[in-house]
Amino acid sequence: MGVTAKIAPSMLSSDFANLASEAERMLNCGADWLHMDIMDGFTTYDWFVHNFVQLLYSFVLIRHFVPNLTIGAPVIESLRKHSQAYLDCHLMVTNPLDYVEPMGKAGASGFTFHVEVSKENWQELIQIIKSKGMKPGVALKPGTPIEEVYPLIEAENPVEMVLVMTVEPGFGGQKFMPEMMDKVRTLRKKYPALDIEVDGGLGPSTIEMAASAGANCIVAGSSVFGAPEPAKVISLLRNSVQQAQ
Ligand SMILES: O=C(CO)[C@H](O)[C@H](O)COP(=O)(O)O
Ligand SMILES: [Fe+2]
Repeated sequence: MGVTAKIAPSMLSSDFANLASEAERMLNCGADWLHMDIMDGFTTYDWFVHNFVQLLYSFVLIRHFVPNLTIGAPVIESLRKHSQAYLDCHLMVTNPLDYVEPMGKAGASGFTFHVEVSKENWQELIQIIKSKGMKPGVALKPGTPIEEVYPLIEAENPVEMVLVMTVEPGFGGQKFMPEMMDKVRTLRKKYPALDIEVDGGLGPSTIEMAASAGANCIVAGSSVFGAPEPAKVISLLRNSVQQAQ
């Protein structure tokens, strides 16, 4: 297949009060990347506004992307002072363009934006992400058809990773959606050398499905942080990906 396994513990499940030591612990357990979930806080009010406006005008007015608030560039900057690790940043925000410059300055390594909120400006986004020294990726929610990311992979200036969400974005600890594996299979068949990341509900009981479908970048939060021996889970995830290849 020509792609390498990357195991990325999701720091959303870490003890945020001890982020630097949690990061170091994960790297010592064999993590390749650290997955950082950036969210912008979708309230019930926003949900009503969003759906009401969609219904009336059949265009999208999204004020916030997910119903949760996590971290932003200042926390990435703080962590960067303690770690040289690859920080795989997953931007669950409505206006990713506003975040590129601060995230680049803060020391993010990968910048993955959502296709659902970047239909108009993905070309500009990819170009600016690269100019700030980050690796551009695109993510898609469970309800978004896989065809929507093809133009971004086939562009002259393409994304370098596709993140297939296997839960609804917003929270760790949700149940893996096996039906998303069709998207992974389709992508892998079409793009043998592409980095394909899966995110949400990955762990020892679900990794075989993701690995055999062709995913090579594995985000795992609760299954790694909740394990008595995280190193064993990380190694199991990696072995599954390598064996599937
Ligand atoms: O993007 C995310 C949530 O929106 C997280 O990365 C994801 O949920 C990881 O946590 P877990 O492995 O516990 O499902
Ligand atoms: Fe994520």
